Amino acid sequence: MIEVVCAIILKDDKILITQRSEKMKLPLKWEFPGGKINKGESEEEAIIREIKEELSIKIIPLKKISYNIHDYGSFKIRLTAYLCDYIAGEIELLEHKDFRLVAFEDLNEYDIADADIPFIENLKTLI
Ligand SMILES: Nc1nc2c([nH]c(=O)n2[C@H]2C[C@H](O)[C@@H](COP(=O)(O)OP(=O)(O)OP(=O)(O)O)O2)c(=O)[nH]1
Repeated sequence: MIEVVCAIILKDDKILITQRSEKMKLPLKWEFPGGKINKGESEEEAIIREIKEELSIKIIPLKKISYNIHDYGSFKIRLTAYLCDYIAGEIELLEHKDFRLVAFEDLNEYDIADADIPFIENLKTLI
């Protein structure tokens, strides 16, 4: 099972979502940015590092939301989401195809990765 952390980043009351590129697994799916946890890293360290590497911005994890275990068939992930605050920097797309800042009620217009869907229900009570 792959251990993955993702960041639900709030900026100006909007939520940051990123679109996976054609070359990545789950091509063109929208997701909460993040990635695999390295050996010896805490979840918080992994999320701060991944967001800096992928988007060149500084964030701070505020609260662990929950985790979902999802089986995509060819691989299985344990995806843990953190609610995060945007601290500094301009978003640069270093790995993803695109990004959007969307209002909670508009998230359903995007083709979001299956493993992320349960978080969206959870978010209603958090923001
Ligand atoms: N970062 C991120 N990954 C997600 C989310 N939902 C979801 O199913 N995933 C999957 C996609 C990837 O297979 C894996 C995360 O690994 P990653 O973000 O490091 O992806 P990657 O491109 O390095 O993976 P790979 O193709 O190199 O194996 O978890 C999500 O919200 N954020």
